[in-house]
Amino acid sequence: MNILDEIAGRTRERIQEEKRKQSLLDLKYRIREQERQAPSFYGALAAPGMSYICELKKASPSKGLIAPDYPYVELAREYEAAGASAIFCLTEPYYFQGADRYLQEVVQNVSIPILRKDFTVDEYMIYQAKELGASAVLLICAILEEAQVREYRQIAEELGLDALVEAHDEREVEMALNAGARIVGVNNRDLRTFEVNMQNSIRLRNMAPRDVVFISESGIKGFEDIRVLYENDVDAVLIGETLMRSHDKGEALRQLNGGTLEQLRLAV
Ligand SMILES: O=C(O)c1ccccc1NCC(=O)[C@H](O)[C@H](O)COP(=O)(O)O
Repeated sequence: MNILDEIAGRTRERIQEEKRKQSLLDLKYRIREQERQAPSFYGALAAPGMSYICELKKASPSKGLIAPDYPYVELAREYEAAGASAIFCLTEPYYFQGADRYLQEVVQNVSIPILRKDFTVDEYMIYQAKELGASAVLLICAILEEAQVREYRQIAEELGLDALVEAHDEREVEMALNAGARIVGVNNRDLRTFEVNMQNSIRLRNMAPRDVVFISESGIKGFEDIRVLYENDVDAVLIGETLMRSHDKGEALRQLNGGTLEQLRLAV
């Protein structure tokens, strides 16, 4: 069994436990009382130029513990001040040491959109994301059927959330587009082997029409990576480890952007 299937299986068990504490019906009822409308994830990334999505990630299966101290609210504020367009916040607890409360607190402390980064395997998780205040959810093609991607995307959109559909190869990009994705993320990391290849998102870029927001994910380390992705019409980049390991997030983002805050549109 590969790591993705293992995480998906563990997530199904976790969600069954959570449903025993609060049923889907109760969750839906609570959401109806919610007044706050989260900022648009799609809107934040659709602006011209390169958008930066910064990840809040304490640990990962491929890298182990990345951030022993994990002041997630402070980090989110630093990302926002440095010009990030959006944030990915890990909530998966067993493999990434994430938590729902991290997302809940971050949402209350920044105004840019936050995606709940978890391994969506049940519609329940989309209602949870809404309750937590997220702007978007992640749908990973490798652990879902095309019909599920379509159904979960529709549920998310009915709740006013965006769905980022993540793919790794031609078949999965096709699946994402068939399922009606408006936001496609291509992971440069093969989640079965952890091998990273930046050419992966460049190679698949032209499969998606221009009105689909196209994100390159994983393994982005410096300006040269960003420049090549930008020249190949990538709309946004997702950066995790490089930023999590840097001491000055503003300076790290400036360096990624080529030493300036203007070129490539990293907003101040
Ligand atoms: O990175 C892993 O170990 C991993 C394992 C299983 C599922 C997902 C995994 N990572 C998620 C990601 O792809 C990255 O967190 C994200 O794209 C950012 O990557 P990076 O900038 O390289 O930290």
